[in-house]
Amino acid sequence: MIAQNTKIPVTVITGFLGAGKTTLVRHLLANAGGKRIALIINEFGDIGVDKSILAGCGDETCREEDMIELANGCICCTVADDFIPTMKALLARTDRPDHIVVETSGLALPQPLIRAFNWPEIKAEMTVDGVVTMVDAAALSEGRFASNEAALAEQRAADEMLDHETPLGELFEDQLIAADLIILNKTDLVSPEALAGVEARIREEMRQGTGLVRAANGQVDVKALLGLGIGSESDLEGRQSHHEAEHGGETHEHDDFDSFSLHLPSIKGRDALLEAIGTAIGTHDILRLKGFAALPGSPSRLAIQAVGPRVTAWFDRPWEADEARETALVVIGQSPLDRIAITRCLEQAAA
Ligand SMILES: Nc1nc2c(ncn2[C@@H]2O[C@H](COP(=O)(O)OP(=O)(O)OP(=O)(O)O)[C@@H](O)[C@H]2O)c(=O)[nH]1
Repeated sequence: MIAQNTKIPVTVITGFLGAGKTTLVRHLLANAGGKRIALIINEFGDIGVDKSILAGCGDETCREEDMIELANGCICCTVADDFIPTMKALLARTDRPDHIVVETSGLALPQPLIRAFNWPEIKAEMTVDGVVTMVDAAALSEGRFASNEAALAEQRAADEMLDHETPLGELFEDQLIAADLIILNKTDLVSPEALAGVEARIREEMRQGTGLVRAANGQVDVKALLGLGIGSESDLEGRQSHHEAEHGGETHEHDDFDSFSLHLPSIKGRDALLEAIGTAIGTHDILRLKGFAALPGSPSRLAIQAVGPRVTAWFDRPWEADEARETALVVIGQSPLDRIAITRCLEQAAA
């Protein structure tokens, strides 16, 4: 029998779209203190934005072959087909990692993933060191995914069958309740008073015994983060998601949300693109938009990140010689997303 202390520890990082999971992973890879880390990245679409952002940011810690992308939908729905085989493949390696970090998509429910660690082949050799939930303090204080009571009351009046909270509110609570540690991130974007209010609200909703730290740009103590030592798969009490509570663990759907990616071979310029993105976000139900842009004549690619109404863009690295220079964006929002109208809007920036 394999002793508990020889199991590979796995840190699960979850949290809503744009909360700062990839930013935390970057920090973690840069400060892993000599640990070799395998990284499982779960995100939307065929563009691989997170992997591209993380590539090369901690080569000693996480080599290219140790970065595994699961882009086939939310990880919680593909546990048997994608996640378990990936973990088994990691276990089959002769050079096993010291630690595994799983970054879920922003729409994933962590519960099915945590339970997967009770599959016999996995449980014998891996343990969940801890579930870390990132929370975007700015989004929460702006009420962006908290249940909007007025809107909800209106919806309820129109639909008597509506017995649950908003999809965003539910997902937020499911991710909170699954946590061993909550990182209240983006503290730089809110006032001390707003932060205190947001923290109080989280403390009301989180499970007893959950830790909470505040952070800006995911700057937390990596040693503590990678050594929570919880064994979360054996401590499932109280982590039940809304879906599990309401449907007894039947498979869930993500049809409240939609995502698509689009490619523009050439664009007019930075301002035109940012204006088109701003307009698309202002007029459609877009929660998250991210990707890279090729500006005419620029040797570097422009990274673009939008979380709610906040859009940022910066040159992150030069284009590589063998890379297609194009603008590629992933758009994620509440269903139904008017893909045609959003595409048309973004194409206003096309040259
Ligand atoms: N001002 C500020 N920006 C932050 C902070 N943390 C992350 N960001 C920015 O927020 C945006 C989204 O961050 P990510 O780390 O990509 O978020 P994520 O949770 O991985 O996003 P998804 O995987 O798409 O769900 C990026 O532009 C980050 O630079 C923070 O603490 N403060």
